[in-house]
Order: sequence, then C-alpha cells, then structure tokens
Amino acid sequence: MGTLNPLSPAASGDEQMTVLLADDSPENIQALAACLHEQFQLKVANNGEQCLELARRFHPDLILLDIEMPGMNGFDVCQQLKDTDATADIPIIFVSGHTSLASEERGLELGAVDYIFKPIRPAIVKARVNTHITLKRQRDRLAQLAMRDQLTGLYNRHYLMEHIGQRLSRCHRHGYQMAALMIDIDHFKRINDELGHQQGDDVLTSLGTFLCSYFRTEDLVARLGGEEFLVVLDPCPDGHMMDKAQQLLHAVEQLNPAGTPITISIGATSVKKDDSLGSLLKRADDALYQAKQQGRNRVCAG
Ligand SMILES: Nc1nc2c(ncn2[C@@H]2O[C@H](COP(=O)(O)OP(=O)(O)OP(=O)(O)O)[C@@H](O)[C@H]2O)c(=O)[nH]1
Repeated sequence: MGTLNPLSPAASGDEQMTVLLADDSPENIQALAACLHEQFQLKVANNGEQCLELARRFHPDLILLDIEMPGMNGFDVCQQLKDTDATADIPIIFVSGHTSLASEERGLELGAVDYIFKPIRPAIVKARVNTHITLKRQRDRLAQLAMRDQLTGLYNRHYLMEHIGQRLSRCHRHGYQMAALMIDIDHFKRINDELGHQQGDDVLTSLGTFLCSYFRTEDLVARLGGEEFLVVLDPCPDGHMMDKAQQLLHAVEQLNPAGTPITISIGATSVKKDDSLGSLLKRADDALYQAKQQGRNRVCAG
C-alpha cells in the first residue's frame, strides 16, 4: 500500500492483512496477539513513538492503540497519525482501561473507528477487528477499481487527476524539475487487426509491466487510455529528459512485448511553473503528434 507504482495485487482479498499492536504492557500485547495471530500478520510497538515509526514504515491495515503509555499517550499518537498524509487513512481502534464515556468520545472524535474497553474479551476483539479489516479490504478494493486501469494494473487517468496536483506543488515548492513522457505504440491498430484483440491486450499489459520495472518507484507510470501511456519523471533535471526518452525508445525496440516487435513515439515535456494536468498533457500530446508526423519511433520535445 502507498507505493507509487502499482502492479501489486492490492486488495485482491487474498493477501494477509497487517495489524499493529501498540501497548506498553507485555501482558496486554500477549492477550491481543493470542486473539489475532492466526489471522493476521502482527507488528508490535511498546510505546507511542515506536507506534508512529512502525505505522510509517509498514503502513498496517489496522492499529490497536493503548491510551496510557509512558511518553506519548495514545490520543497524541492518534492525532499525529491522522495529521500525517501517509498514515491518515490507517484505521485505529483504541483499546483502553479508560472506560469513561468521555474518554471513548474523545478517541472517536480524534478519528478512531472504534473503542474497546480493557480488560479485553477475546470474542469482542476478534469481532470488531474483523469488521474493520473487512471494511478496509472493501475500501482498498474500491480505490483499486477507481484508480487503476483494469487491463494493465497501472494507474489510470482518474488517479492522475487526483494526485498530479500534489506532485506539481511539491516540485514547485522545493524548486526541482520534473518531466512527463507521453508514450504511444506505433501502428497499434495493425497488431489488433493482424494478430487479434487478445494479442493487442497482451502487448499493452506486457509494455505496462515493463514501464513499471524500467522506471524508478518515485516516478509515476499511468495508462491514459488505448495504446497511450504517461510517465512522470519525478524528479528529472531538464538536461536528462531527452536522454531518458531516447533510452526508453531503444529499450522498447528490443523488448518484443508478448512476442511482438513494436516501436513507440514519445512526446516529452518538462513541467513548468503553474502547470496543471491539462496544460502538461496538452504540451506532451502536441510533442507526441510531432513525433508521429515526423515518421514515428522517435522522441519530440514540447
Ligand atoms: N487490444 C486493445 N486495443 C485497444 C485498446 N484500446 C484501444 N485499442 C485499439 O488501439 C488502436 C489505436 O489505433 P490508432 O489510434 O489508429 O493508432 P495506431 O494504429 O497506433 O497508429 P499511430 O498511433 O498513428 O501510430 C485501435 O485499433 C483501438 O481499437 C485495448 O484496451 N486493447
């Protein structure tokens, strides 16, 4: 979860979900682990700081969080997790000896999805954890359907629209350069016509997998639709953009995706201040048009 390039079987429903247990008492950890270890992969934090660190590192599917801990208490941990983009979406269940309604109310107001009283009852812990894990699976699945292209597993145009803004503002704020490559398979229609639509699909899937492995995980690879892909090189100094695009062109010439020789045309553009997704795509698309006009299997800059 949370990685920039997809192709992981996210939310397929088969993978083991991870639950982070945060409690300073070894007895409490043991009691929770006894309820959950058969079903889930468990991570354990013995204090608030460690909980934050493990949440950032492993992005668990659920956190069971004690309130009274030495140092940072559970409320502060919850607040910090919710205030941080990378961890804000992790569901949290408080598990606490504070049985007052005021404490439960505070926990839920901070964004926890549930609150369990100590001493715990195993059946209650299992039932509530299962409910929230099921909801998490369903949420991940919906996000997968909305944000990924179903054929290739790559991010789709909708994902780009939702997420490119963050990348553009980060690049402007920190003053580094990014570039976009719009990639289109040459004469793709012939592959469909001569080898069949299924072979066309296999070529698209194979090229998508290749693009994901070829670029760094920080870069963003998406399928815009049809036989058109977009790669956002993040970061990419201006001087490197054309080299990278040329290298890709040659790599694809050698690739033979699904046993079919192909070439691609690329429209390359560097990101400008005040770019929107629309203006970026327009420049890349115009450059791609030039590459097609000039005979294909080439890169043009826009
Ligand atoms: N197999 C398959 N074909 C698709 C998919 N989406 C679009 N296509 C086909 O992609 C082809 C695109 O054809 P054109 O737009 O004429 O482009 P082209 O043949 O690649 O020609 P140039 O881009 O000018 O080099 C059409 O035949 C579409 O039906 C898909 O998901 N799977």
